[in-house]
Amino acid sequence: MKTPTSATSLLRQLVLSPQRSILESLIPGATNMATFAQQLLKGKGTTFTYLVYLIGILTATKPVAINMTCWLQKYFTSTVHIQSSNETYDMLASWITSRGLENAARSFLAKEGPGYYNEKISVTCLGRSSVILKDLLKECQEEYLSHIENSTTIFGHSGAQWKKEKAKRTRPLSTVILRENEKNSLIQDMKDFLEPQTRSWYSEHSIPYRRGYLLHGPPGTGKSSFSFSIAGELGMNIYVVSIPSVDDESLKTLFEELPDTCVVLLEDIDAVGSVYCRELERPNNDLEPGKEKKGVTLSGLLNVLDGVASQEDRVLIMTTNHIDKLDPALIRPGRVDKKVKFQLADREVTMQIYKFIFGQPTEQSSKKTSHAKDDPSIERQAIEFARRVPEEQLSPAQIISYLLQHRHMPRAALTNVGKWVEALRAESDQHRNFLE
Ligand SMILES: Nc1ncnc2c1ncn2[C@@H]1O[C@H](COP(=O)(O)OP(=O)(O)OP(=O)(O)O)[C@@H](O)[C@H]1O
Repeated sequence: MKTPTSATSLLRQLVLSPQRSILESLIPGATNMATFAQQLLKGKGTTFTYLVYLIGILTATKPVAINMTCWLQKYFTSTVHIQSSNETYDMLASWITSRGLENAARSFLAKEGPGYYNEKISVTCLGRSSVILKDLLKECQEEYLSHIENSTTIFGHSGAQWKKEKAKRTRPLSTVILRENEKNSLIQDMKDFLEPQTRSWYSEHSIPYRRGYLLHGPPGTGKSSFSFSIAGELGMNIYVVSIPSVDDESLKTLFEELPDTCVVLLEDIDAVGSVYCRELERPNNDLEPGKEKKGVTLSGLLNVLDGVASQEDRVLIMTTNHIDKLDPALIRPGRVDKKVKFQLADREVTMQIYKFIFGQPTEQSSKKTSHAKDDPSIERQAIEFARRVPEEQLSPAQIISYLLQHRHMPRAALTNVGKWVEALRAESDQHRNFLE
């Protein structure tokens, strides 16, 4: 191999010069790299040694490349880091997923803290100016807000930590089928409470501005569905706690972390005190060694409802299937201001459900979704169907589930209704016999 004299002499100077330590401190591995290059250019060695030299050069240049990247990043790019706790995170994540870019990201998830994931997104762009990043975040925000305009964000929890479950398209209240006057009076009560004048009135009279609702009734009558829907209608996020899944401590923490304005849904409040009471019934009132007392106690729940964490501006909805099991202290006025019974389907509700399933919705998101009001045949079938379903014995959930099996065949739904009712009766007789 012919040796380019000027290049080798330059490399020799680099390797031997007294400034090599300065060079090395600037670019780690630079002298090694120069030695390898010098040998290579002199043409000393076999293919194997060239290969070794090459690997050596690559290894030696790795720190240089890393240093260069850091240096370029520091002086020629701008970066924004967004933690998942920041509202902008959702906006950016939604922008990224809507463009299918999530798999293109080099790193996305960082695990921090014990036991839970705290995600972070970092976006880097070329150039020292942050204008591009600001424009990007603005675009994400606009896009996100337009998406969630008609949606309700539902928060569940994992232990004592709120977790955003999903942003669901707001379910129109018209699709939760209840006795009309009871439904309207409940909606009106909630809306009146949230009027600015009501708030001022409470403040002038120094009365804590909060209102509690108890929705009670058999399973599958629409208590939860109504709560989600009304939250959407009121433009508020909903925070859901299933009482059997928490204890005093986690309930307290969850309440402390609620935002100022929201709907709080406490489901199955008849479970309050159940574990506690069972523990009290144990002989000598002792607990198994190492076993902690779990569950929400009555005093734990009352403290949360009345305490500092029960800030104002909040609509509290509690649900139960067993109002008779509730302690009167829990549902006294001030804690529960309005009780509404969700009932099994009467004839009118059954008819509405039939029309809801088989009619054509004319307005998707409006308050007045009308279901085939003008279709006389569906109207007639609905009357006939409701006549064949026993009144106040079945829940809306049961009726909807049956009709959904026939959703493409309204006639079949009508023809088979008798058999279905008989089967349900037989099932419930069997269940009763089993219990006796
Ligand atoms: N009144 C109703 N109008 C429309 N859909 C209903 C109604 N009641 C129940 N459903 C449907 O039945 C299912 C169960 O309803 P939901 O969970 O709201 O009942 P629930 O009364 O809260 O029951 P639970 O007491 O068991 O929690 C949902 O899919 C819901 O859409």
